[in-house]
Amino acid sequence: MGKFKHIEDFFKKYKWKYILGIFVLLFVDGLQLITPKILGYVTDALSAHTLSMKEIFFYAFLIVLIAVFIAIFRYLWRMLIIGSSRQLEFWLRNKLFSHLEKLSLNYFYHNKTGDLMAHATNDINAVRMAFGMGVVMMTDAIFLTASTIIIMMVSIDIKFTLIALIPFPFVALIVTFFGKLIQKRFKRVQETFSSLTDKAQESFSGIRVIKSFVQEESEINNFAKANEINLQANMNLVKVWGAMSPLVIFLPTLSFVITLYYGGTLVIDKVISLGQLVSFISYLELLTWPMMAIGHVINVLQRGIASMTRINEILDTEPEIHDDDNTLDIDNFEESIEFRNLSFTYPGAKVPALSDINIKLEKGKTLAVIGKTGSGKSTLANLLLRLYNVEEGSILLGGYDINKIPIDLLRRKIGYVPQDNFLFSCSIRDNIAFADENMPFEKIEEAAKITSVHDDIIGFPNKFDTQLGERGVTLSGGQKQRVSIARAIAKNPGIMIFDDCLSAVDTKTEEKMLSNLKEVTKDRTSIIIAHRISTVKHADEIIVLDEGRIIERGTHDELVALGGYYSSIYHKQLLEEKIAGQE
Ligand SMILES: Nc1ncnc2c1ncn2[C@@H]1O[C@H](COP(=O)(O)OP(=O)(O)OP(=O)(O)O)[C@@H](O)[C@H]1O
Repeated sequence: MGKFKHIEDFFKKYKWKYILGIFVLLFVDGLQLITPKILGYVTDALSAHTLSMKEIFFYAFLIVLIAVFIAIFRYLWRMLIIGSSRQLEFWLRNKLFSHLEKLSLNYFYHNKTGDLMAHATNDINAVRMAFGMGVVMMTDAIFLTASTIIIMMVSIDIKFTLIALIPFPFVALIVTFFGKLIQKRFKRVQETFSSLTDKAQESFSGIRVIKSFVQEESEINNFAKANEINLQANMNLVKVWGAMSPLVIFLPTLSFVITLYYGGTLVIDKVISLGQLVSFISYLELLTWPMMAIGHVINVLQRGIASMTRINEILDTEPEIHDDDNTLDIDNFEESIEFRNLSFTYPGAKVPALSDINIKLEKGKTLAVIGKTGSGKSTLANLLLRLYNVEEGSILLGGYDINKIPIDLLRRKIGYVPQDNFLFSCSIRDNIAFADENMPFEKIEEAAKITSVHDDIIGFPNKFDTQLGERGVTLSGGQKQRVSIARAIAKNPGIMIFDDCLSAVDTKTEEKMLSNLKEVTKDRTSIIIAHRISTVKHADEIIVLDEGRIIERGTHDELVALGGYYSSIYHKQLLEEKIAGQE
């Protein structure tokens, strides 16, 4: 039962619903077995002319009554069994999502979003099917098949039953075989459809590039190709469905032919009565569904187990970064930062992203990091946020080893402005108040004023309630950066990390923001990662990174005087500014 360990808790809660559901289902199966008996009795009584009109009405009423009971109890088992399987789907989806949310960043670099979405849809659906219709089909396949055949043998004729049922096992075999094939082709349809939607989505998000490169025609052709592949996959599916359905209907017809021929002779020879023949035909009809169920149930259960195994793999993955026995029992630390002999190589990478980094940053001071792209600047931020574990050397915060600081405490104390300025598809207000949904509006407004985005927001018709994202307003790169900075500031953190977050604003806005930010960073320990000298020149210490190593360090004046890398980009940027000023 190891495969179901993650859903044990669910079954503890829902087992009585399942047990009751199966009882109701068995009751319905039992009721279904009565009607053929009545039909047989009525036929015999009619041929013997022993039935009064009143009795005919009574039996007709009885058949209707049984049908009504079957309908009511069918509704009941559907609610109990299929309803529980829907609850399982809901429960498992929540469990999977909350587990994924807790996994480390590295997990998401190594697993494609599309695959994770497939687990959340296809695999969960397959598990639901196994514990919904799978349970129903298994119960019917066993009970309805066995009880119907036994009744046919006992109350009609053993040999007749055995002969008439010869085509039936083939129904089960065909459904098993075609079911597997259908599953395979259905999967292919899903895959081709998902690449079709991916293609469309990419074309729409990349519409600027497509238009500027005049590539509409080629995009249309590519889409048509993907659409053609999807059509082929659908046609292949239609073919197997098309072959299976007539076969499944044809085989029971053979049984009816045998029944008519062999049963007819038995009636003529008076071995069985006409009524028994009528009952027999009704029982045969009843058997078609459980025979198909035998075929389906194997596939449904196999798929359910395979999907459960894939879901288990995710649920068994432990977050790489978590609090453990070494975690200190502290609820605060002083905002000083020290990188001590720190080296770091990303999992799976060959060259280190950082080597031998030594920096001491006192509380309230500002460190600026500058360097070529890929020199390791963002890696410093990733390690400070403990998105990766520090393994070589150490990072000390307030004197505590970062690996021993409770992760929640650490991240709560850091205001981080990421390089990509990711914003959520909700209102600007909710984006800025992301750290605390009960944040007072004054704080949200103040953060927007500090980052000079307040006037832009007020200019939108819905102001702070302006919706961002696909169906909302699209902010400019600079506006996005400023909202993202406001989000970090509104959190009121002790440490601030700005990862290249002023690159998309013009120098004038930058100047204004820097003077505002000076207020914000005055009492906070800050790390500013940037490419522009104008962003970093007021920092208490500036380091220049190259291939993960500190190659220059000092204040702006010291570094300009040094005449190295920093000084060369300073002069280059000065020249650029001059040229821009003359234009
Ligand atoms: N998740 C990762 N897995 C493996 N290697 C990575 C990962 N992230 C970054 N790297 C590599 O680590 C090195 C440092 O990257 P980092 O993002 O710190 O550079 P950066 O200085 O911030 O660059 P930029 O200015 O372009 O943002 C680069 O060689 C990069 O390719």
